[in-house]
Amino acid sequence: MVVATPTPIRSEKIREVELPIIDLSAERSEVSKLIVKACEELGFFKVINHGVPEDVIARMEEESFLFFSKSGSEKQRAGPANPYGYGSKNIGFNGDTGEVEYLILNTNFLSISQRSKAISNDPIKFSCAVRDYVEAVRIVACEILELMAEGLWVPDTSVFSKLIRDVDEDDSLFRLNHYPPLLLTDSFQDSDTSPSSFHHHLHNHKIGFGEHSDPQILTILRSNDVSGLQISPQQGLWFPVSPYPTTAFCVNVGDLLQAMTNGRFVSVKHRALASSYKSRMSMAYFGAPKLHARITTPPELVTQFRPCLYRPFTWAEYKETTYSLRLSDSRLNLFKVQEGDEIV
Ligand SMILES: C=C1C[C@]23C[C@@]1(O)CC[C@H]2[C@@]12CC[C@H](O)[C@@](C)(C(=O)O1)[C@H]2[C@@H]3C(=O)O
Ligand SMILES: O=C(O)CCC(=O)C(=O)O
Ligand SMILES: [Fe+2]
Repeated sequence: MVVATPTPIRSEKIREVELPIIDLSAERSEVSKLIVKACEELGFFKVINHGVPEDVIARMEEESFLFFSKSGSEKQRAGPANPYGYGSKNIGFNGDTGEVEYLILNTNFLSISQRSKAISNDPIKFSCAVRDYVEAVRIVACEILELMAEGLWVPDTSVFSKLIRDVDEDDSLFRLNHYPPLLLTDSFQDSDTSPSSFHHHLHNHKIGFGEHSDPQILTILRSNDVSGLQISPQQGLWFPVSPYPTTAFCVNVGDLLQAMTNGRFVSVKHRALASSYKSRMSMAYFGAPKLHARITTPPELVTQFRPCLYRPFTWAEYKETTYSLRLSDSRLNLFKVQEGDEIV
């Protein structure tokens, strides 16, 4: 049976909030403090002066636009998203749906170039755009992970970044999302517009990508100038995230980073709404370690007053659990230390 969203929509509160905008070119110790604060409070922040060249972003945005402009049957040539490929309206394997179409790629260059033949009319141009974008964004992700370790006073400052440094070994993902304007979709035309309805409440918006947390270490998201992203630091409370400044990347803590920081950083649930007026496009890099990497908490983050919250596990184990569950499920709870567990 497909169950609807877990929070009754009518009890939701929508409140404006500005995510911290962190200038990565500012003084290092200040930057690391601001990042730690943002990760503890909201799990989300934006970065500017990140060093990713504009043309690298523009080339990737153009490829994304070209892909989503194709006909349905052409897009389907990219293969079903299991887990890499093209998907439309269905998210994952367990009955989640939304007003979104997407393309999920592995970040390994060989895998991208093999797939690009089925994705683009100019496969070399497409695969080079993805390679250059992913490479540049991965460097930013590593830099942010090092700043986080510094801000947390962990002596091995590469403790998090080393997990995603090797592009050929890790299990990182790259995802392109497109939320088409709802007036163009059948589902919007025949939607229930009664005052009490879910659609009325969302004011010409529908769920594009439902409530979830990102299972990996860190996500680096880029979108066009159309709003839609919302974050939920507390159940039932939603903060819309402005798409401005469009030069910024939006960064968020994933479940693995919450575990590795012993719960100091929060992997916050978020969702994206599709609007009736304009297409939202987003591109997300999800930094993940290699499958057999062991996820543990550095000893400096475990104290008598902050005992170890999560048992050690591998990314393969966590990923398997993730894919067996629904989009909105809180999977990290299943990895909490139980009374009597011995941590080695
Ligand atoms: C319903 C699902 C889709 C998802 C895998 C899952 O079983 C639960 C997590 C979902 C998510 C969210 C973040 C990323 O977009 C994603 C690629 C991921 O790693 O976990 C998606 C998965 C997906 O769309 O396949
Ligand atoms: O499109 C967005 O803004 C959010 C996408 C997202 O959360 C995801 O791809 O995991
Ligand atoms: Fe997400």
